[in-house]
Amino acid sequence: MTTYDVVVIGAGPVGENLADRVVQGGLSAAVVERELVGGECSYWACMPTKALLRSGAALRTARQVPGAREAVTGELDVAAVLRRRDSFASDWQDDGQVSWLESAGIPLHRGHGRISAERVVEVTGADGTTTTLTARHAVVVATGSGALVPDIEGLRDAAPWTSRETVAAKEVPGRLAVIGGGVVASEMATAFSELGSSVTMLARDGVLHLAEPFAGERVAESLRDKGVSVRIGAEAGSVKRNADGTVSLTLTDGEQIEADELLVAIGRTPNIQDIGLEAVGLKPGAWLTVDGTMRVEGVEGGWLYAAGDVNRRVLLTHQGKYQARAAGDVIVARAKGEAIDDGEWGRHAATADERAVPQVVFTEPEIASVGLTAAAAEAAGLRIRVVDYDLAATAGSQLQAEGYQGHARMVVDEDRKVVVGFTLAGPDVAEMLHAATIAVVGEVPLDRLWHAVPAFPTVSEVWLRLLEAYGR
Ligand SMILES: Cc1cc2nc3c(=O)[nH]c(=O)nc-3n(C[C@H](O)[C@H](O)[C@H](O)COP(=O)(O)OP(=O)(O)OC[C@H]3O[C@@H](n4cnc5c(N)ncnc54)[C@H](O)[C@@H]3O)c2cc1C
Ligand SMILES: NC(=O)c1ccc[n+]([C@@H]2O[C@H](COP(=O)([O-])OP(=O)(O)OC[C@H]3O[C@@H](n4cnc5c(N)ncnc54)[C@H](O)[C@@H]3O)[C@@H](O)[C@H]2O)c1
Repeated sequence: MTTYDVVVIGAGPVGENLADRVVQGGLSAAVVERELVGGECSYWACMPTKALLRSGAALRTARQVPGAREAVTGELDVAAVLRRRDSFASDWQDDGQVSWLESAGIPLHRGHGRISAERVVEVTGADGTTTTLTARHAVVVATGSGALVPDIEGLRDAAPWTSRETVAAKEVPGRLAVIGGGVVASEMATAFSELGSSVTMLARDGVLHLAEPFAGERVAESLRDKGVSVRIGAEAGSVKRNADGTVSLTLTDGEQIEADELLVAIGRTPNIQDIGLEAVGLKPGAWLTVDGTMRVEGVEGGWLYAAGDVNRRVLLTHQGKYQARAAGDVIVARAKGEAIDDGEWGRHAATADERAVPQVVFTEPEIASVGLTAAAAEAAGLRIRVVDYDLAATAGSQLQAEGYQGHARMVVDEDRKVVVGFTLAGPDVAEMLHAATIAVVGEVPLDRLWHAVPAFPTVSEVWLRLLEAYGR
């Protein structure tokens, strides 16, 4: 039996950060990891996907600038792109992150973690041996999520690719079919079409349908320009893996599609199988529901927390790490009997999860957004005004690239005169997002925003243009 103040199950970005916060707060914490320290984000998600996408984006940028364009005469070097991806996935070795854990004073227990009783976690190693860990104060579930595979006839037997196999692909398939129209589907259709696949995308509900409509429309248009067959409204009815290894899809309208590989990207499911939820009276199979301080609801004694993807608040690394900071701090505060600051925007609450989630989708164009879309703001009952501006009309964008195309939308809460949502579509707009995040989180009054002068000649001048369009 080994005892720590806090035991964290799952050493993805969220579990690592949470344990670190607890140790920084003066308590002891250990992490349990059954696969690679660093989790999905480091090896099969954020980092390798962005590595797959970056070379194509850099090439496009160079081709849009006379002078640079002439210097770029070849095509993408696919092998070099895959090698760069491998290095960003640390060749699927976690030594670097294990060293970091050691330097941060966080013991690692390798194996599958399962809650066996109140504040007790059993770790089963690859060799079948079991270690029992006891937590004096809290157990945290930070086990993340896995790809959801829907009940489509023949799909499971056809062994489709999920994001994992796609992101780690050793070769680029000649024909790639994609089920889904969300973030993974859009990014991977962009990457693989640029790497040479002939891609068919079955976007049942549209492309990026939860974003501002102009975002999905622009991404769909650029995918079509790359030769992707974007099929909005199309749905797979059945799937078959053929003897020659190819895949046949039959759509619900009877149409046949042939592909060499099939990616299923229709969302996520929580990693909560066999983690002992029933031992503490929770229903197995469901996402974990937490209160404002990430404490799992319905558990007597308040010792169980859940942070990151597994609580379904926001399935993004940066928001999960933000939850980890709040939860780590609140666990320490409760252990020390200190005051809890869990009101709106308090130290122990992850308020931004509800009001100001930034996200960048690394497609062409990049889609960078924070806060509410116009539709979501209206659905929330806000009285809003939407202000749009063409990014290509700024001097900065004209300098940046020939034929620059982009768009910005600001959603203003008319009752409070603050920005509640902001979306940008355009090349390299990712790096412009944080200004919008600060405006939304800070609830900066529009009158004051007039004093935040964007430098000339940058694309950020769109802020001034949006304010001018809104009127003073
Ligand atoms: C293709 C793709 C691209 C993405 N790109 C981005 C992006 O660009 N930016 C962004 O912000 N987000 C991105 N995301 C989302 C991001 O990957 C997740 O939000 C993030 O990884 C969640 O972190 P986590 O620590 O909660 O879970 P995970 O990263 O899933 O880590 C959980 C860890 O827990 C371990 N584990 C699970 N069960 C047990 C158990 N019982 N015992 C022991 N260990 C266990 C797992 O092995 C894993 O290491 C992407 C997701 C996908 C699928
Ligand atoms: N750049 C980033 O920030 C980034 C990149 C990739 C993934 N992620 C995160 O990872 C998570 C998972 O991404 P995802 O793309 O799998 O999910 P998603 O929720 O973004 O998109 C799922 C898509 O599948 C469609 N869909 C759902 N059920 C379907 C069905 N039965 N048949 C056909 N289509 C169906 C939905 O309409 C939606 O378009 C997301 O929450 C996302 O935030 C983030």
